[in-house]
Amino acid sequence: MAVKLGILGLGTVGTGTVQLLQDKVGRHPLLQEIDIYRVGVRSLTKPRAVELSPEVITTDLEAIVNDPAVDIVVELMGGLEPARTLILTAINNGKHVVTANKAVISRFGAEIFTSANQAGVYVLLEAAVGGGIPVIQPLKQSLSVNRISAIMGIVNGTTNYILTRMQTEGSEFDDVLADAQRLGYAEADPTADVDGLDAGDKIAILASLGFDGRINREDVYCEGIRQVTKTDIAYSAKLGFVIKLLGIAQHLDTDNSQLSVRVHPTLVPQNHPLASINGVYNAILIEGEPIGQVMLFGPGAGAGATASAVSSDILNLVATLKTNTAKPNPLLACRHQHYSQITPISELVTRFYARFLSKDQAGVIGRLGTCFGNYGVSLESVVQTGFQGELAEIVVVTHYVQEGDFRQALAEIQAMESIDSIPSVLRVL
Ligand SMILES: NC(=O)C1=CN([C@@H]2O[C@H](COP(=O)(O)OP(=O)(O)OC[C@H]3O[C@@H](n4cnc5c(N)ncnc54)[C@H](OP(=O)(O)O)[C@@H]3O)[C@@H](O)[C@H]2O)C=CC1
Ligand SMILES: N[C@@H](CC=O)C(=O)O
Ligand code: NA
Repeated sequence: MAVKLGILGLGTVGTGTVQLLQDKVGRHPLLQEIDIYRVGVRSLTKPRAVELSPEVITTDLEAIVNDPAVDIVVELMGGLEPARTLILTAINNGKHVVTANKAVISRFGAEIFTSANQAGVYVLLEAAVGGGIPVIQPLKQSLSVNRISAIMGIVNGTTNYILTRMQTEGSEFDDVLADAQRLGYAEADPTADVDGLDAGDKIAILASLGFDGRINREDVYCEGIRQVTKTDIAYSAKLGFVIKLLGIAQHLDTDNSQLSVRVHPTLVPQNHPLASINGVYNAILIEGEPIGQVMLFGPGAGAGATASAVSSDILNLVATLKTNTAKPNPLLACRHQHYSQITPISELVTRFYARFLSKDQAGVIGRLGTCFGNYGVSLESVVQTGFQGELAEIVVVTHYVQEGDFRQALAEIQAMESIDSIPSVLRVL
């Protein structure tokens, strides 16, 4: 008998998934075993790019998750509510769940996975991170025997698309964002992309898988790309860097007691593997023992790419249902219950790039250097290249320093009479 899907949402990802599942020729034969039984939407009158018979489409999403005939609920609607409640209801009704919703998983994962384990069902989420890139399954399965020390990557397609076009075309932020929305990359509310929150959700999920503990989403430091300007992109290029929004989860010490999980725009050396990942592409660099470095690369957003990830999870569940094993598969289920302790951003040790606008007075660079020195901040390079009107522009790159010390020095510098402003402060990989 065919496995019946109840799909919640028929937007960018929902439409891509239905198209893929309907177009079976040349794909895995298990697709023949799938029946798109119900699809839940908000509006019945909206034009759709897929053909579904009228009895399949409904606005009653609760009826889908409560329908005994539905085997797998595929949540592709986004947002926190009613997505969370519908997922929990489906689980409590004994249905497996596939979701692309990183926002709901990163915030309510503990509740959702605990319920799923109790109900003996799976919640699979390959599409939630890296769009079409297989990264959840590799972390749960193929790489799971490694001791992971770092996961870092470009995990938001919208911001990478924006930064790439700002860099290559000198385009304005707002124009490029509109294009990313038109192409279906951005979230319904693109502030989640631009302010680093979407990447924060994703790195929280990856950290939880790689470092084997739940992550409190509130502990993940998130900074977006609004403050990144064409000027900083140009200075970075001169200094040998490109600016990327990175999600980073890493042990900060050798005894693995300190875990940092964060998102921020980062100056990445031009010869680093992540520096050449452009446009909507995402890449995730995983470091583990004994494997060393693995980089997973591919399209991070968009209908077809994300549908590939969603459909692979559906196929995994169809195979599970068809083999009818009574015991849960520990490589598919969530297996940890404790929360990881996250180190505050003030304790991070990193390099910084900072741009200052100063009155063109003698000795300003010396006073900057002295103030930094008082807080143990040593400078790798200092450049005074340009002027903005009457103000001289000074750019510094520091050696490794504890963030808290660097911020104290900045506060003191900000108060100097000769300093007009500090328009940008960015971390350097
Ligand atoms: N877009 C992408 O590239 C990617 C998206 N994702 C994730 O996939 C999920 C879906 O994203 P996307 O397809 O872009 O979103 P869209 O906004 O394009 O689609 C959302 C769909 O859900 C339906 N919907 C939303 N809220 C409700 C509600 N309260 N009741 C009934 N139906 C509802 C909408 O119905 P209607 O059509 O009637 O308005 C629409 O069909 C999100 O969690 C997103 O983060 C993950 C990876 C990539
Ligand atoms: N808005 C997200 C979509 C995929 O998760 C992105 O731009 O990466
Ligand atoms: Na993925």
